[in-house]
Amino acid sequence: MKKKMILDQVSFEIPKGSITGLLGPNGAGKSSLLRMIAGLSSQDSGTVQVFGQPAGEKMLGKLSLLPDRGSLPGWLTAEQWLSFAAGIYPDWNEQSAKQLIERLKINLDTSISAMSRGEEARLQLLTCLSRTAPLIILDEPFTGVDLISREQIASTVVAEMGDGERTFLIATHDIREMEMLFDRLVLIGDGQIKSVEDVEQLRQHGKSVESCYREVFA
Ligand SMILES: Nc1ncnc2c1ncn2[C@@H]1O[C@H](COP(=O)(O)OP(=O)(O)OP(=O)(O)O)[C@@H](O)[C@H]1O
Repeated sequence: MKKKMILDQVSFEIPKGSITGLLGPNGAGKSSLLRMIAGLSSQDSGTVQVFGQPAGEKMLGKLSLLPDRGSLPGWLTAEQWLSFAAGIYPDWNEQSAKQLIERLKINLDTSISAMSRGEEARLQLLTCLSRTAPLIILDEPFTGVDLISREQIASTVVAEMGDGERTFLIATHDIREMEMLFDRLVLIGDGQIKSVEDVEQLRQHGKSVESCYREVFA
């Protein structure tokens, strides 16, 4: 069977402590790229490094991934799931988890199968952020999430950035909600990097994240 090229000539760096938006149309290769960075799939050529080390199994403890289309075990309640997660992640921080339960308004007694898409998305984010891993990769954290919850998620990301120790890489189509959060953009289309932008510099040139996106992809 003929192989399809999904990513080609992709080269960029993510500064430590930044919030980088990975933006691009459907099928651009965002999820494929994030899976490679997370070490869940491998490339035929080239290198992916996470904190200066090759991406892969050994780096899994350094990053926390919210996958697209991920699903949590529906037969557990949120409380049971969080207790399980606390046991499987060595870097689980119980205090962060408690704060995020409040902030993201998680109902601990609800069974996951009875949660709406948005409620499950918030629980997924909580799971991801309750770890102390320095790199957080969020693949479309807003899918099916209502406006207020999107704002809650965005402000949670900002709160998590407080000490500048964490680095976020976020693939999203919800550019408006995230406009004020990103300090760097990686624009990807047809499996290739179209542009890498410093958001501060964009603003100095009178541009917004949205206008930059339109310029590159319209
Ligand atoms: N498991 C797979 N097998 C074969 N092709 C795949 C697979 N997963 C993705 N692709 C292809 O790779 C390309 C990039 O897909 P990817 O999911 O990375 O895009 P994306 O930018 O995340 O898109 P979206 O915004 O729609 O989520 C698409 O053409 C898709 O058809």
